[in-house]
Amino acid sequence: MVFLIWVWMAHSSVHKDRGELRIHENLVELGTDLAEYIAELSEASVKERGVFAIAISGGSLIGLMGKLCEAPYHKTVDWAKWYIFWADERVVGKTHADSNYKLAKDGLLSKVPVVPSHVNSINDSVSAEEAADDYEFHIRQLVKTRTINVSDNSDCPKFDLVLLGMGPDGHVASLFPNHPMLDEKSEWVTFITDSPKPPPERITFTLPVINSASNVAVVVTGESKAEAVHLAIDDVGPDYLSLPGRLVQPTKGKLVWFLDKPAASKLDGPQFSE
Ligand SMILES: O=C1O[C@H](COP(=O)(O)O)[C@@H](O)[C@H](O)[C@H]1O
Repeated sequence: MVFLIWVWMAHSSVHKDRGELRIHENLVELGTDLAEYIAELSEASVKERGVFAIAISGGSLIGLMGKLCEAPYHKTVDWAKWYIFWADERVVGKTHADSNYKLAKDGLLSKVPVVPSHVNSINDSVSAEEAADDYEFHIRQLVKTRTINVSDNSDCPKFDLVLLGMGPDGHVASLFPNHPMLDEKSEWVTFITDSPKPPPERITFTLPVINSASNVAVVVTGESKAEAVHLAIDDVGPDYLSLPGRLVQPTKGKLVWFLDKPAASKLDGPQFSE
C-alpha cells in the first residue's frame, strides 16, 4: 500500500513520491513564486559552481516567467552567469511563430542582460535528426568543461534547473504519451517527426537527462490540464505509470510542481475539495 503524506505549508505541500506541490490562488501569485524560485536557484548555483545552467521549455511557461524581467530580479539576478538551453524545441526557423527560442527571446531573453553566446539554441537549418545530434554534441562539449554539471551516477548532464510545462495529454517537453522516445535510454537529445501536437518536427531532452537534473519544476495552469495533473501526481494505479508527466522523477534532484487552483482541482486530498 502506498501512503501519501501531505504536509501543508501555506500554499505548499509535499507529496511523498511526487515532490513538492505549490498551488496558487491565481497566475500572478504563481508567477511571483516561480520568479523567486528561479532567482534563488540561480544564486545558489552561481555561488556553488560559478554558473547557472538552465533548460527551459516553450508554451505557457514563458509568460509565467515574466516577473524575472521586472524589479528586483532584472537587477539582482546574475544574468551574465546564465547558460540557457531548451528542454525541447520545434524544428522551425528561429523567427517562426512556433519557435520556442523566439518565444523565449521575445518574452524574456531580450529583456534581461543574458550573454548572447550563452544562449544555446538548436541548429534550425538541418533535419530534426541532425538538429538533435548537433544539440547533444554541443551539450557534451559543455559537460566536458563543466559549464553543465555531470550526474554522479550516470554520464548524463546535470542541469541546475530544468523547467517544464505539461500539456492536457500529459506530455512534457516534446515527450508524448505512448511514443517510443519515452524508452530512450542512451541518447541525451532525441527527435520526433510525427508530433501529435503541431508542428510535427521537434527535438527533446530524453527522460534520463530530465531526471538527472538537480532541480526540475513542472509549471501547469488551467482546468484543461486538471486531469493530466491528477494522473501525473496522484496514486492512480498501473495504467498511467507511463504518462510522460508521471515519468518526471528526478533520481537525486528535487521536483517541484507549480500549479494554479484550476490545474490542481482534480488532485486527491481534502484540501482540494473546495
Ligand atoms: O508543445 C509544447 O507544449 C508544452 C506545453 O505547452 P503549454 O502551452 O500547454 O504550457 C511545452 O512545455 C513544450 O515546451 C512545447 O514545445
